[in-house]
Amino acid sequence: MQSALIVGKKICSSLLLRNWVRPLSAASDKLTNVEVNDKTGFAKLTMNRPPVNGLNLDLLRDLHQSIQDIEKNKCRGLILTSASNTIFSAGLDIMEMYKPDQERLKQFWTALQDVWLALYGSAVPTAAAINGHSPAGGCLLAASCEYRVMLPKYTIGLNETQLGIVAPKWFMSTFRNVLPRRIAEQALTQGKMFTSDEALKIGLVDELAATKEEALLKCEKFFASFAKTDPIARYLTKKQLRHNDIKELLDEKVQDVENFVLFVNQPSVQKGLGLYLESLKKKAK
Ligand SMILES: CCCCCCCCCC/C=C\CC(=O)SCCNC(=O)CCNC(=O)[C@H](O)C(C)(C)COP(=O)(O)OP(=O)(O)OC[C@H]1O[C@@H](n2cnc3c(N)ncnc32)[C@H](O)[C@@H]1OP(=O)(O)O
Repeated sequence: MQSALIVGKKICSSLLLRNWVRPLSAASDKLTNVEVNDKTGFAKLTMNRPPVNGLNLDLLRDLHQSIQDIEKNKCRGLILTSASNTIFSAGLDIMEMYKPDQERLKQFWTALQDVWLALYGSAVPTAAAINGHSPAGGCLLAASCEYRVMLPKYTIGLNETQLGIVAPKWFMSTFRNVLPRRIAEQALTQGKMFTSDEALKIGLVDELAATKEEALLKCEKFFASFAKTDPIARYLTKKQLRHNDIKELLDEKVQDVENFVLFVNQPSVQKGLGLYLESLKKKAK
């Protein structure tokens, strides 16, 4: 595992502290970073895979581990954000799907399922400080949280149909959990990317913030709104509301991997992914 965990002393007993500290790798290797505010108990989970936080197998596994750690240590909130100044996450790393190793491809999709199950179903209150562009898989992560604060002048959305891809059911359920059904249907069928202002208007994000610091504060304010609620009652309510979406994936988890593998391996899909990668690289030149 390549994530680093920094824990405030006040909220963690030495036993917890021992549980939390995982071997630290060299700074340049860290893909996620968790910092816990010792006064509030809120955890900041930062994705750090330059240049665009492309969700590859390693980052997904790291995210999963970090979410589980935050959960186990009973933090009072999880804020997902990015170390980049302009990108929250570019979504799935297309390199994982282009000319893939078949075993790794399965592991990759399973890791994405596991991150979604952990984040969408988290007992800990969750929020995303969206400090950059957030297409596709990036949007999925943000939308899986309970609250979203976005910086201006970026874009967010599930753009799969624009890439010739059908988003899996659980991507769609996540959107439907956030957006009115008709807006979700339009956004998903059009593969629309929304500007920050548009995202606020339709309710895809809850607030805008001028800076990352302000976004983090607004996420913390959201967590503080639960100060007078019972944490168990809060969680059980969330769990029931999200139960069907989660059950649907759990019931079809293996089949979902098979569908994905079948889909990705189609020659037309491989051709499309190759062309898309090329267009991204040309753009970068
Ligand atoms: C019936 C059901 C069956 C089931 C079927 C399941 C099908 C699969 C479903 C899941 C599908 C999709 C989910 C996804 O997440 S796919 C990924 C979608 N993401 C995107 O389209 C975003 C693409 N990237 C961008 O738009 C831009 O890069 C950016 C994020 C806005 C950032 O712009 P920028 O100008 O700051 O940076 P840029 O120069 O473009 O990029 C820098 C380098 O990073 C490379 N890169 C960017 N995005 C990706 C990516 N997603 N994967 C891999 N690599 C990426 C880019 O090529 C540059 O590389 P280099 O420096 O030139 O080498």
